[in-house]
Order: sequence, then structure tokens, then C-alpha cells
Amino acid sequence: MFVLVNLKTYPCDPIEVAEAVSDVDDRTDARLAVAPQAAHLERVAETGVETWAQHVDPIDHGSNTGHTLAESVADAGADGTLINHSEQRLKLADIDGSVRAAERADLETVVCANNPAQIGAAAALGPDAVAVEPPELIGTGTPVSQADPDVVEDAVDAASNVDSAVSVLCGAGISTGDDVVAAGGLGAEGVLLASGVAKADDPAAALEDLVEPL
Ligand SMILES: O=C[C@H](O)COP(=O)(O)O
Repeated sequence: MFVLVNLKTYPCDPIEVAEAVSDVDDRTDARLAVAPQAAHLERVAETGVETWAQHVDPIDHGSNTGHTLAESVADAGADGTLINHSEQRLKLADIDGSVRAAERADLETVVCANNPAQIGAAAALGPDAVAVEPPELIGTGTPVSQADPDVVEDAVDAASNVDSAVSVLCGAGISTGDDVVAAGGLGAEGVLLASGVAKADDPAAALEDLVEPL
């Protein structure tokens, strides 16, 4: 299973979380990665942990201000990027452009989507993976794998019907090892989570619990 921890703009110490993820990563068969804010990418990558950006823009080098360039994210040490997160929604053409920009910079891609229909559309754009996240469950601590298992299974079917090479993650409310196991049982190859680690009093202990059954 792939466990991708998005730090969003939570007031956690990104280096402390990255070091905890790196430490747990050494002791599990699961694949772990951290997605800090763009300004923290370089320092997080220097810890040795697999590092992801939270977003890249559908742009190339040039006359752009206040954007995130895929090449700069890669130069900072990122291995991959989220695209179209529920909190950073893009138009369809811009999702496509961001996937192309990430490919150009050799970044792995996870395109997020609200529901199975959008997952099918996202998979058609050829990312490495898609992540289904019902927005109403994000940050609630109620796991999608328990609250809405059909949405995960339907997303897996939707992606597979379009392109079986595109793997499916699920997210929203995932915070325990049981949640991750349940997600795997529904066909997801990974989970995208945030508050369960980034808002935990002890992020290292939260991570240990997440990967313990894997
Ligand atoms: O990127 C992560 C997702 O939005 C899930 O967030 P959450 O784990 O806080 O529900």
C-alpha cells in the first residue's frame, strides 16, 4: 500500500513529520511519502523521505507570476505531485496541462477527484494514479472506507474501465491502520491522508499505527 501524507497548511513541523515518516518507512513494506507546502519541499526532501508537491500549475518556464512550476518542484527534490486536490480544484483543461507539466519534469502524478465519474475522467488524462475523496468526509476523522465503501469500489471500477494501468488511492478521514486495511480490501492501492498525522499530538505514533497491520 502507498500511504501519502499531505501536510496541507497545518501548523505542524514538516521536518519532524518527514523524519517520522522516514523512520517508519525503514520498518515497513508499505510505501510512504509526504506532501509538504511548496516552500518546505527542499528541506523535507533533504530528510531522505519520498517527497511530493501538493500542486503544480499547467505552465512552462516564462511569464508567470505566483505559480508553481513543475521543474522547480522537481529541482527542490519532489518525486511526484498531487493535482486537482479538493482544496485546489482545477478546470479539466488545467488538470490535463498540469499532468503534462509534471510528466515533462519527471514527476509522478496523482489526480484527485470527488467521485467515481470524475475518477473515470481523471484516469483518461493518463496520470500514474487517481485518488477519490468525497469532500464532505475530508478532515472529519470518519474514514471513506467505512462511511462510503461503494464510492471506493466504484472508483476502482471507473479507473480500471478507462485505463487499468492507473492505480487508485482513496482519502478522507483515514487515520488508523484498520482504515488503510479496509481501503485495500475495497481495491485501493493506497491512501491519501492528512489530519490523522499532521494534526496528531504524536505524528510518529500515528504513523506507526497506520502501517502496523500492513
Ligand atoms: O489530502 C488529504 C485528504 O484531503 C484527506 O484529508 P484528511 O485525512 O484530513 O481527511
